[in-house]
Amino acid sequence: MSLIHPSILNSDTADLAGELTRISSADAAHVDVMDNHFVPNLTWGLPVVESLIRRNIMPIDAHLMIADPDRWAPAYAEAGCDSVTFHVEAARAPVVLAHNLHKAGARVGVGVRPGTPLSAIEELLPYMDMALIMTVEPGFGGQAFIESMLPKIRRLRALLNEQNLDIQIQVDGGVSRHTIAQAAEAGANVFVAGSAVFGAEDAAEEIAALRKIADPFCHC
Ligand SMILES: O=C(CO)[C@@H](O)[C@H](O)COP(=O)(O)O
Ligand SMILES: [Fe+2]
Repeated sequence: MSLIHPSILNSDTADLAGELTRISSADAAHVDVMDNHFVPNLTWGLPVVESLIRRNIMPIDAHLMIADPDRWAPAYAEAGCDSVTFHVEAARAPVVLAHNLHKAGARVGVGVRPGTPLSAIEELLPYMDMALIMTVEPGFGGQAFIESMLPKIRRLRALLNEQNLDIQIQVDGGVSRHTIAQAAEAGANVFVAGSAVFGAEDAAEEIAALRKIADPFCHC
């Protein structure tokens, strides 16, 4: 089954617990942590994430767009995030970091910006549970899906097949009813959708619709 992770970035952030309840039929809530250094935007940090975890509504998929994840990311795993994704462009010792995140009980993802080549993460893949291909420049919700990322997703899927690695491919940015089929066909199986889900009248219906479009292509 394709996994749908709605991003709460463009939700009603004054009522995050209520917004998680709206999307609780999804597989996890994608929580974008931005520090105004790695990206030119600021969201929330550990206290907000901890408080969402305490509500125990659904698994939390933390997407850390922060500088120095080697220092800050383990606390998100210790807090109980289901998965913690850091960016390869920001990490100093990604394999050690992955080990520390696993030790703290989280699944681990490594993300790449649109301009970062796959070669930057190729050697890290055996240590990961998920690779995140950004399909927008990280920092903001509501941007258009960058179609030129499709060959990158396809190459990553081929690489995983060649190396017999069973890790997830997450796509994030501009995922909607109009773009999810292409991403799924190229090889992605975890889909982050922010504005598509929170901009819909019925979030649960949108989640179901996205799943239904992606499932026939599923690399599950
Ligand atoms: O990480 C990010 C942006 O940096 C994403 O998670 C976006 O928040 C997804 O939002 P949409 O593009 O689906 O509106
Ligand atoms: Fe994200």
